[in-house]
Amino acid sequence: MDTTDLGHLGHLGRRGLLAGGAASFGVLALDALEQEVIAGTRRGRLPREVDVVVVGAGLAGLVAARRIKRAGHSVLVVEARKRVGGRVLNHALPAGGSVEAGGAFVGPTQDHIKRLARNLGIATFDEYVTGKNVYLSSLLGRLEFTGTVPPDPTILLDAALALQRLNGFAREVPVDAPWAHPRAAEWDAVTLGDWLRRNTLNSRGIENLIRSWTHPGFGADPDQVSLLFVLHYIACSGNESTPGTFERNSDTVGGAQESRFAGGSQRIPLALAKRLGKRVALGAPVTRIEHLAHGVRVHTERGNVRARRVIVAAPPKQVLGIDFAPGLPAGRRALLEQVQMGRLMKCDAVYERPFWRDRGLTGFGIADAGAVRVAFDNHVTDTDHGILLAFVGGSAWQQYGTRSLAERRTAVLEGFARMFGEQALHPIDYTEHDWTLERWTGGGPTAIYPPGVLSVHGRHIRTPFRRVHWAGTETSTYWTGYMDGAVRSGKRAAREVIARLG
Ligand SMILES: Cc1cc2nc3c(=O)[nH]c(=O)nc-3n(C[C@H](O)[C@H](O)[C@H](O)COP(=O)(O)OP(=O)(O)OC[C@H]3O[C@@H](n4cnc5c(N)ncnc54)[C@H](O)[C@@H]3O)c2cc1C
Repeated sequence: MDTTDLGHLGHLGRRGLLAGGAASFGVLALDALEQEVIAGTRRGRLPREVDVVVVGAGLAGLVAARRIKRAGHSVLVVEARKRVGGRVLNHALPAGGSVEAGGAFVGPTQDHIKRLARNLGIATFDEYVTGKNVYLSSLLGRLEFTGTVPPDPTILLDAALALQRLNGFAREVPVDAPWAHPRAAEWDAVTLGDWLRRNTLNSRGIENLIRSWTHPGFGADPDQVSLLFVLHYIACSGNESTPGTFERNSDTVGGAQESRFAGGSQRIPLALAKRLGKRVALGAPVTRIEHLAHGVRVHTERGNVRARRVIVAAPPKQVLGIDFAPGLPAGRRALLEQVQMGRLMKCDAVYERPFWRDRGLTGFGIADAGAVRVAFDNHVTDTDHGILLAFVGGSAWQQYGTRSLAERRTAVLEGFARMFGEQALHPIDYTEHDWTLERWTGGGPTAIYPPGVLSVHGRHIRTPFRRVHWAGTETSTYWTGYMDGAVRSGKRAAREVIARLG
């Protein structure tokens, strides 16, 4: 287990849980599976030569490797961490069961991740949606509501019109080439925040509301993301037969938060890695990728491997840490330098029971202030305990992510209490995971584009560089930023490589 991955698990790491005797079956099952997978990976020297090296054992890299193996080629996945899964990570709870510290929710049109899970024998279960949602407004106080948009008369009309227009623009944006849209430069010159201020009456109210979408979705505020990037993101929230919409991206029922994987999403990369066995090498950060006369040499901290082709499936900013010889083309380098990673942490409070359900509440809430701008019922299938999840992202992360754990825990529990009642102040466990502290991810949930990057440099996102191909959710044309996008990108990169290997 890589101890660098355990620093953010609230008051106890996984080892601590086991050593402290608090191990429930859930903890042991998860830990045992992960240990089994790690034990099955490559030990000792790396092979001298393979057909393809894949950099990164997240979903994208593992899916690509599986395809290459199935096509009859030799493959080695080299992963910096001492675990697999990247941004997909389970966190075992002392009270039993495990929650996802990273990618978790799936929904309609995310066909690739769902099919993969089904083939691996991993079921989905639905998010709890019975009852009413809660809206906390600095102006109106606490409101209970059903549906997506809270019944706030100061923003309702604005919100409806703005979403209609954003959906309309997004429908025109080509998912594989947003930079090619005739208005790409215009839309990329402004942020989502700029656009909202120019196009709504109560822009402050709308901006506050839309933060409950941009914080979990981008780990950012409306002023940090280009309008073109947001339109592309909405366009990508669909599939080849179903155009993307804001609602499919943001909703629970019928949207990207509709369901989760039984036992936690990390079971998917673990199952993939188990099948790849010694074709995965952990603790092997790639430091240099060198083109040779007839191939590529990949330098890792565990030794060097020659390959005919390489797939780099690391998050965009992490690619900058690899020394390419010859150097990356200027356009690609500019792209990687100018995108940013979002800032996001997930905070979970565990309760004896999901007490909010007794009051007819779903556990979903949004607020225009405080640490909890958006909350979900985060129940799991292997325990009856109630779990509330807060996404603390963007400016909320800046305000609360930098405080002490104790201060943040108090702020998060108070946020839950304002939404769901005083009982929220007394959890039996509290855990959190800050992705900005992750050495090999650098933030989350995805890379974000400030103005002026996507229209100018976006075209380099998937273009192979000699014998190097690119995967990772950020390179996907549908559900970019999501687990589905990661799976899609792994398949696409594998196709590119297999076609060239002959
Ligand atoms: C807090 C959070 C919440 C999220 N929620 C959702 C959600 O509900 N639904 C959803 O679909 N998605 C969600 N996501 C996004 C989803 O997790 C990602 O889109 C997806 O997991 C990305 O997979 P990937 O393989 O492209 O990249 P990663 O998972 O980042 O994998 C890249 C791998 O490359 C490795 N690496 C990096 N540099 C090097 C190097 N130099 N050498 C070797 N290896 C290297 C990394 O260690 C990592 O294992 C969330 C993400 C976060 C962080």
